[in-house]
Amino acid sequence: MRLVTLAACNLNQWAMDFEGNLHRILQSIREAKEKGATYRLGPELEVCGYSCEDHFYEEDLYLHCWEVVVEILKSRETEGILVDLGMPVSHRNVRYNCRVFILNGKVILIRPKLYMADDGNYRESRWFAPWKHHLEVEQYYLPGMIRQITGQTTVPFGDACIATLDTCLGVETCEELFTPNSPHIFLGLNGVEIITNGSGSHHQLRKLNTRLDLIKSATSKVGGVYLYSNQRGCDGNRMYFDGCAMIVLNGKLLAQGDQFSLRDVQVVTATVCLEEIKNYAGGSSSRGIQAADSVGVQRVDVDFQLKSKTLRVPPSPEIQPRLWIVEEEIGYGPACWLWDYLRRSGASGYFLPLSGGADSAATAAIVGLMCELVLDGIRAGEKQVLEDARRIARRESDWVPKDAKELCSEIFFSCYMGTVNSSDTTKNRAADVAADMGAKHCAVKIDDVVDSYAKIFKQISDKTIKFKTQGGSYTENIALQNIQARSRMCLAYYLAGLLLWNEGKQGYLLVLGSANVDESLRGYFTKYDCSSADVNPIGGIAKGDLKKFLVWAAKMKGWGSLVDVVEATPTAELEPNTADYTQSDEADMGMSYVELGIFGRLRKVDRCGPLSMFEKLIYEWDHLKPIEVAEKVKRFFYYYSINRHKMTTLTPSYHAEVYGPDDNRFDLRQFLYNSKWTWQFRSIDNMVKVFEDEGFNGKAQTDKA
Ligand SMILES: Nc1ncnc2c1ncn2[C@@H]1O[C@H](COP(=O)(O)OP(=O)(O)OC[C@H]2O[C@@H]([n+]3cccc(C(=O)O)c3)[C@H](O)[C@@H]2O)[C@@H](O)[C@H]1O
Ligand SMILES: Nc1ncnc2c1ncn2[C@@H]1O[C@H](COP(=O)(O)OP(=O)(O)OP(=O)(O)O)[C@@H](O)[C@H]1O
Ligand SMILES: NC(=O)CC[C@H](N)C(=O)O
Repeated sequence: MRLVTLAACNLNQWAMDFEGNLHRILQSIREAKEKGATYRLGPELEVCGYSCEDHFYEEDLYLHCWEVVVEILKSRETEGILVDLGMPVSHRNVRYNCRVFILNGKVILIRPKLYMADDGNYRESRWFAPWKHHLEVEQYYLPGMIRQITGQTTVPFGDACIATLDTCLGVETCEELFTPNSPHIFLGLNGVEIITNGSGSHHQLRKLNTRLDLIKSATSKVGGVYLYSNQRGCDGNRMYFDGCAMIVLNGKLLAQGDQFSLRDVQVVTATVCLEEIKNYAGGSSSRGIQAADSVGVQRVDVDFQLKSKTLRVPPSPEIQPRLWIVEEEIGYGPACWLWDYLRRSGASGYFLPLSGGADSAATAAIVGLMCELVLDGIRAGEKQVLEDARRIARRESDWVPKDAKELCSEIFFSCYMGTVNSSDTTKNRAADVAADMGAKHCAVKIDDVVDSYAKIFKQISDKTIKFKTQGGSYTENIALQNIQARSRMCLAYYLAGLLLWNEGKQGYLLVLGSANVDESLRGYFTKYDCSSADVNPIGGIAKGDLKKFLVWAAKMKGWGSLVDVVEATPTAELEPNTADYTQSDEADMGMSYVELGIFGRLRKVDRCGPLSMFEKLIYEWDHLKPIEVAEKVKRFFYYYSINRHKMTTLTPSYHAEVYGPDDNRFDLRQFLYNSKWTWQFRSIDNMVKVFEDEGFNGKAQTDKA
């Protein structure tokens, strides 16, 4: 019986932080060895951090990566363990995204990535070339600093696997798992028994299921062990890498790391019996037919066995995966991201303009969850988490917060900024939400600031600006609303700079924004109002999902104030109420949040232009006539296009969803449109005529006829 213990890691690496990254890599190797592992897999590009982006153009980066390898080799931590590092390597002046294998103080193989990730947020081909020589290997000339330590001159570089004395191990890097013709297929058919995947994969709602399904299906088809390692945390950008290292054997999950956690280093291990792989793979005769016909994969032989020295550690049993519901993903992903952002930014807390509405309440709840996670970390003995909490809160070196609320009161500040148009209902709701989280809250009136603008305008005009309800024009009405919203933004930064000073503390607060996907897409917000902030945890999440999150948080965390928030009609409270008029978001927008969510998905996920959006909706919205569907689609595209410019200045926000409108990275589209869409809208009009001529009057009406 040959048992092997294998380790996969979640590391909270930080792009360009070579010092911290080295420290975490060494810690993970030590932990893997302590757990009896003879192989340790790290995340993609872990040495420099995944999101170095255009730093990958810099030769310095490649130098520093090798310097980190020197330190790893010098540490002698690689004795008795095969270390699989993620690192960029320049070979013959071509940059590759590689796995670097180190064993007993020697570099034994460098394996470049074959298929780059370029969809959505990814741009790997901008910096790296894919390795084009399928199953071929060249010699890589090691840098002098490595030669001096290892005595080696060259090392195999290319599409090869590693043959130990007892098994064979091959590589598939992140995106390669997602491609139709994944390497695990030819590797598995070629007798490779252990497939390793070091990833840099960011969180997106419901994505873990996809990863798990792909890995399970890979190993249930070809057999073998699949190790998945991933980066975790905010490594300096809008994405949260969600860890969740996994080890799967023959389609069965044996180990799973945390998806949402503040631990910097997590090593999961599983012990597998090599005979089980042989039995499984060899037992399938149809696999055997294909395997007998497969092309050989190059092997790099190493005089080392992965087999455990002891039989006392039993094979790992199958476990059930921990999959989170969407509401939890919405809460915990951004909460972890906010913590990393805070501890890495040098700021001493967050400031939130809290309106009593759903969006800012959801943002407050996410900060509340962040504080709970910090407390969990402290209670679990995570030294780094406690050290960070003390530093951020600027507290004494022996301070330990007794609960999440105490921590919150040190690092989370909120303010309700009322005008004559605000109500006591929203003011009280905001105070209740802050109290539930434990935030330090205040309420102020900002009418003096708003009125001063009207006074200044008097210096250049005799005209009095009036709201619509007072007989004013659209232009006056918008101007009067926008100045309230924009004054709040200035005040937010003013308070974020002063509130700690007021407490006798040093430092500054980061301003949180809370505009959601839907209002961004429709442009239903004031440019440079409180949607302009330092960071926004909910900018990638739709209103409907946020409401579900609030309901979940109210129930699971006992934050009762959130129930009132969800039940309230969304309103900006920027116009005066009259006997027959109360401002409401959906009336203002000319569409409902539900409709907006549908438009958003069709535009981004289903890649619909105006015509195909109309053609899809005409059958889905069968309660409407073709002309009514056409009007709704046209209205959406009109508002989307006149407001697209607002996306260019959107606050950096957590990437969460496939329908994100983030112009800076995820949704690359122009921001100056012909908002008349003449050609496209004419095509819609023509289709309306076709439907009408056929007597199609909305399915419901047509069926009745
Ligand atoms: N093509 C273009 N490229 C670049 N910039 C462009 C531009 N067109 C206009 N602009 C600029 O944008 C400005 C217009 O944008 P902006 O100032 O935001 O004003 P605008 O979009 O006209 O009005 C704000 C909208 O948000 C609504 N609102 C206000 C406050 C709160 C809420 C809520 O969410 O509850 C909603 C309000 O009812 C209104 O529909 C122009 O004055 C100009 O400066
Ligand atoms: N009275 C207020 N006091 C404090 N902040 C406010 C107030 N009104 C608006 N804000 C801030 O401005 C942001 C945008 O305002 P807007 O009226 O567009 O609200 P919203 O996007 O519907 O969000 P919410 O659901 O939080 O009200 C809010 O999320 C909030 O951060
Ligand atoms: N770094 C990668 O190759 C990541 C791409 C992959 N599709 C993912 O999101 O997990």
